[in-house]
Amino acid sequence: MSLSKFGDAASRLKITKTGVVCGVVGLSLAGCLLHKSGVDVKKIIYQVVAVNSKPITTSNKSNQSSSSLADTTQQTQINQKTKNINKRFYTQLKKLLKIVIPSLQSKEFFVLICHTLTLVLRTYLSVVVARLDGYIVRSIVRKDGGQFAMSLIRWLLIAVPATFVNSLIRFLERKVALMFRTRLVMYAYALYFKDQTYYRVSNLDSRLTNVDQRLTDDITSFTSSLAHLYSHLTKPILDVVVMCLTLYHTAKQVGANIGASTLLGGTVLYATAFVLRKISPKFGHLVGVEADKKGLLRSAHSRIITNAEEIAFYSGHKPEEKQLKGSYNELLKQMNVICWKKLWYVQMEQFLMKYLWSACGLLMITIPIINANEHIGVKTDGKVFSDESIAEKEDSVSNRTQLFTTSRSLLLSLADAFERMMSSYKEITELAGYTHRVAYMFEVFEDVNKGRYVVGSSNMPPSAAATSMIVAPTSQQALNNAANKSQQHHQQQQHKAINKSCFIGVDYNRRGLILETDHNISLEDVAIVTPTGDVVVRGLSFKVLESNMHLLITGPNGCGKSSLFRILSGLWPVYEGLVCKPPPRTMFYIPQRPYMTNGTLRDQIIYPDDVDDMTMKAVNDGHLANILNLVSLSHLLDRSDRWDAVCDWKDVLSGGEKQKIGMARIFYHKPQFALLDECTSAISIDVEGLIYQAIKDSNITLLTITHRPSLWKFHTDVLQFDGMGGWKFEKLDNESRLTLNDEKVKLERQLSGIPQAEKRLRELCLLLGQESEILKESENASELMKKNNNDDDVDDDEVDEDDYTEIARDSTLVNEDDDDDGDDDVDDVDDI
Ligand SMILES: Nc1ncnc2c1ncn2[C@@H]1O[C@H](COP(=O)(O)OP(=O)(O)OP(=O)(O)O)[C@@H](O)[C@H]1O
Repeated sequence: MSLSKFGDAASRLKITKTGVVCGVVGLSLAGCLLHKSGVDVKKIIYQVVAVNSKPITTSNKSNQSSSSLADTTQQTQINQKTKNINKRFYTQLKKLLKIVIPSLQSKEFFVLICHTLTLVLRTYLSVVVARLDGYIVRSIVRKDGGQFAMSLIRWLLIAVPATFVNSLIRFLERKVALMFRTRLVMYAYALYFKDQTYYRVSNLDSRLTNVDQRLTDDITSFTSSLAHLYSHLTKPILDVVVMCLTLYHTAKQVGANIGASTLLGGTVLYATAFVLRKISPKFGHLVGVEADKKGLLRSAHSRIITNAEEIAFYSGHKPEEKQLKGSYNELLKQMNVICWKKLWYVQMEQFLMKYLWSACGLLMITIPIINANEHIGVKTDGKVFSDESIAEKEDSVSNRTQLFTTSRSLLLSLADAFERMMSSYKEITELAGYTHRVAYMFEVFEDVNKGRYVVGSSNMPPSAAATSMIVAPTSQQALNNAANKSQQHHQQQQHKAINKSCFIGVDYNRRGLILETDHNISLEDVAIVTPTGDVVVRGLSFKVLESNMHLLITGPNGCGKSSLFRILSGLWPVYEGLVCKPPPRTMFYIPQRPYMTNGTLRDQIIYPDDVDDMTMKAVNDGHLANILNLVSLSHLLDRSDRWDAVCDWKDVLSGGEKQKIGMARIFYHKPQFALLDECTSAISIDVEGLIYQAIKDSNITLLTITHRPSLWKFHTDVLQFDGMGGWKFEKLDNESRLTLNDEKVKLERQLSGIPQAEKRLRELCLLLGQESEILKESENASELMKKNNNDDDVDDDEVDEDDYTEIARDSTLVNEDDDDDGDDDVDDVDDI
């Protein structure tokens, strides 16, 4: 249908410029009427946003049980923020719209314009069909077979473009949604993979849980909702304008008084809007919570898939099934709530919009017809003629019937348009829910990108989370030494200051310094601070030279060895001190848990490179075969498909084989520094030794975290953490260290039976009713130690209440670390 035809039709319908102005004025009046009657559109949107701007309840990974408390806190904060929340929705939507329609020249905008034109065309066709209705009925009443046949043919002819336009509207709506989605997804991925945001957002920041849900389902729901709402609002608005004008024109031509009809229509419209507003459930909030519960269910599923083997070994299907059912039931409960709320709401909506409006529509049509001049008619060209020009009075009945039918069709379309506009309220609330979820995700990504993290409850806003952080430094070295207590106290105060400023939104990266050097790694007074604010080690200083220096890093579990690597790799921020390191490409990190990517055997070795990178580096499959040989994995090439075999390598390879693949990556990438984090624990000691020697022969500097004494000989220096915040950096004298280790193991073996012997002695004393001098001595000694410790604590005037908490915590950690020491020692014995 061309635009000129549309213009013709408009002139036939007498839609003149004045008409359009009248229409706009009419609509404005209707808006005023709605406004005056209390249906404050702005307020509705504000309320919608208020409900939906609430950060969706997300249970913290480590804090799921406290979700109800968190909910309450969150709700309070939301209520407090409600006043300013209106702007937020607009800002968020504006920001997202700028992403999905980047410019007026973009293809998204072009498709949107096509979509709008199709909607205009559809409205025009509705008017044409309504008029045809009238002709058909008129010809039936007149018993005019010829006119009836002509009208029927025109009806069938109009059906072809009408159905195509209907289908095109749906097609374009989907197309718009898809294009918006693509834009948002690309934008989200770019942010997600910038500067390791994917790691930081889930490890250093606690605002977003189930990021996958937001990146997939929420973006899809937002874009579908936006595209749907656009067509659901544009078409009814067009319909209302055109139908109102047409009806107004017809009524005027027949000389009917339209005042009563307008008043009736306006009142019914107001009553409907008022009632629906009062009874409408908070759909935005409801869909937000539903999306969150879907996310939890999805993450429960993926956890089971990831850990299927471990769960199967433990026969852990019962608790897993219980958890899965729990997540599903939560989702079910939420969906049921929505279903029930919709049941009553939709019933009321249908009653008001279908039946009440139909009744009102009949009245509106009948009143002008009854009030009109006695004899009215419509010529075959569609023009209404007046009483004075009537030649054949017998036509009057058929004319009235035609007028009634046309008006009724138009009014039905008008009612339908109003119905859709009003039901869009529900869709706007839903859109607001998704807008918040998607925009909030981007906000967090951007924050994390700038190094701004929020830890603690995910339900708290940044500043609240910051001030509610529990500051618990774990440096315990000085606590064990009474002489250093005041110094310790001073240090703890410093830690508190560090931790507090770290989480009040300050870009803490700027407090520590990172410098890029050409060679060598050096740290000066660096603090290792966990994402939760615990200071694991302070004042760490050492230097690893590129040539002929290989550093062994050792210490009990949880002392900060891997964290040091996280800082060197740039995953954790440097909160204090100076870190000098060469560019990232010169350092290659192999983690404790081997990671296998999707793809071929070749892809596993060259990861994260792809085949193009490999070709550029002039590496071929022959080189890769040599590498496999170095790590004793040549047998993998004997299997079918050799290099191009694609399978799920994480399941196909054994634990040791996966670790060997990890080591093979070192030989492929040939970095300056290899950061190895206990990545050979499943490899036999002889092969492990060969691999380490080969790395050294390739002039790669080793930084190795290991508990195995068998690896000491490959290193020249040792960085030893004591698990209490202390550390020691010195030359590694392999011979004397091994001798000391042998002695330690021997003593451990000798002392391991003593606690049991003491226990048995006590039982014997009880049985015989005798005392033992040795037992007495050991009890006295332990009491004396206890007393000394208590005195030390009481004497220290400077220790305030906070410090008691810290001391208690620290002493717990001392005990734990002692245990850890024991465990490590046993590990060492096994390894030897
Ligand atoms: N993402 C995190 N959030 C909060 N605390 C963390 C995080 N990762 C590690 N920690 C804490 O930091 C401390 C040091 O952890 P790290 O992984 O460096 O230990 P490690 O010395 O490598 O131990 P292991 O020998 O067991 O691997 C531990 O107390 C640990 O609980």
